[in-house]
Amino acid sequence: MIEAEQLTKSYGPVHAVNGIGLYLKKGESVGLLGPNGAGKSTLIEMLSSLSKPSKGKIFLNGKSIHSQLTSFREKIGVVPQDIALYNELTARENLQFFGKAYKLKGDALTERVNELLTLMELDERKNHQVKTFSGGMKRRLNLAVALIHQPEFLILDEPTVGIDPHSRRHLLDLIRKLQQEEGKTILYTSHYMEEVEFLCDRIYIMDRGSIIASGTKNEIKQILSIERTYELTVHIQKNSLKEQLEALDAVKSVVEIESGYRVVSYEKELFKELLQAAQGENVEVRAIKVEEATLEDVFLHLTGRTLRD
Ligand SMILES: Nc1ncnc2c1ncn2[C@@H]1O[C@H](COP(=O)(O)OP(=O)(O)OP(=O)(O)O)[C@@H](O)[C@H]1O
Repeated sequence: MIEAEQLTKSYGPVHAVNGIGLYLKKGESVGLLGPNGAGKSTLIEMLSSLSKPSKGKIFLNGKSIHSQLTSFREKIGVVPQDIALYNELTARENLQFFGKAYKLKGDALTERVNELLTLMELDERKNHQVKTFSGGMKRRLNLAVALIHQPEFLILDEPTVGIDPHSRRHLLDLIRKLQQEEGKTILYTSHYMEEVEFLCDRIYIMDRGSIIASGTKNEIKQILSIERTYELTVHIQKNSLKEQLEALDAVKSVVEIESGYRVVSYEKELFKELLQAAQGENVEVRAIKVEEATLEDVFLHLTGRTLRD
């Protein structure tokens, strides 16, 4: 288990990370979500021991990581935001190079390199120079490099930046496999809500150097559970119906949409009232859709800004 207490990193007067506490339990997949400049990379640099906190402590199984740096570094693999590969070398040569840096050699090195090339589905291109690779292939090789020494913890800093949706999905599937089939503990940083929703059991939301919310996906969505959005599709739109809907006690707002209304309510069960209001106006209801809150909604609710501001 990795735990951080009161982590702070200051650059002069700027607190890039400001008093953060978090933990990572063995085998779980945790998301760190925040907009550009929130402090995610700074936090990750400290958690992966690449930079020292200005204040605060990081523990591995109850002991400060700075008192056991070598063994800590053997247990973590970091996928940096920028691709760190040698373009002139082939995929296999890159993995061999990084493997040697971890003192792997001989058959053990060859075996590990082959295993990773297969796992990352790079077998067919293993003897090609990295400079000929697509963005998605480079990202997969970057991930393989972080795994060369069989780390227990895998820390990923926005690993899907700059790749197309298909390659992104492929990479996300591979990361999920690493957690579910190989039992890796994962800290996944992103400003893409859908990636974190797909991969992570637990989430920290970060903004301006601080954690502004944390919990399981459901716990975080509970922040908005008092609000529900209903989409009402009707055969005809009438101003009088809109007024009726607005007049309902639990209704916060009604907006006209293409073939109906979007109704935001404090009530969890508004179906009956919506149908009655429509019936009263002789309007046929074709469909009612209830929208669940997304993590994007949660962020907007907490900060008043969208994630990609
Ligand atoms: N070496 C540095 N010197 C001065 N300020 C820095 C330094 N590194 C980061 N910062 C500042 O700290 C804040 C957090 O930056 P950081 O890169 O950690 O954010 P981020 O959440 O990772 O953003 P992104 O999603 O764009 O990578 C920013 O305001 C940034 O300008």
